[in-house]
Amino acid sequence: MLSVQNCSISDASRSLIQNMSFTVSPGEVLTLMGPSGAGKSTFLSWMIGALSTDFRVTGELWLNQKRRDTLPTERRNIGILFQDALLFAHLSVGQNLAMALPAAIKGREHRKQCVEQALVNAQLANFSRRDPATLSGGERARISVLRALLAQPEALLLDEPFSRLDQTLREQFRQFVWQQTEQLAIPVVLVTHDPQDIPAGGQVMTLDSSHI
Ligand SMILES: Nc1ncnc2c1ncn2[C@@H]1O[C@H](COP(=O)(O)OP(=O)(O)OP(=O)(O)O)[C@@H](O)[C@H]1O
Repeated sequence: MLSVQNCSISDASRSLIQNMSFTVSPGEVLTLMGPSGAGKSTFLSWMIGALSTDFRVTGELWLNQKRRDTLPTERRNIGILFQDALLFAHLSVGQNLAMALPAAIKGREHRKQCVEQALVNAQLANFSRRDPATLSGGERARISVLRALLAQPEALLLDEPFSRLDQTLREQFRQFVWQQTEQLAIPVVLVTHDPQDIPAGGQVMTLDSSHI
């Protein structure tokens, strides 16, 4: 369960987020909408602990009964995906994925097996040795989701991950992401401008834009 309680964010001159609270259950998606500049990405940055100290923040972030906003980024265990699916160009797809595995998964062979299994489950078997430069946009997007999930995050944040894909790929990719996050039963927060990205049955919140 992911819960934000009374979050307010402001910069030197104005208030961006005012007293926002919500709860997202495992496997559920909360979609955050609002005009450009409303503060959607700023809010996600706060959630992962990457917000510039120029902002003033109050509020609490809880995940699976543990408070996270007081922890450093690397201990929050929250995954994030951006618009651009960036993979390391000098590493194979398999190596890109293996990097994300938690250190607790020991042994080269065991780690390799975890990656192979994730690729098989995602219907991407045989992609392990591929050079990222040879992937299509849709394949790259799917690999980047797998990489985020192999890190075993307890929640996933998505900052407009679908927006660079064409309409057909976009629909397939959405289905892929919801299938993966439902399977792992993790709460998801999605930022998007496109109402078509909202999954059936999910919550929707729209940011107040009075400061823009
Ligand atoms: N590092 C920063 N320092 C100061 N101001 C910032 C910083 N990052 C963003 N802002 C400002 O905060 C406001 C909110 O930006 P943010 O990127 O969160 O909006 P958004 O809702 O995600 O917009 P978009 O839909 O265009 O991505 C904007 O006015 C932006 O200029």
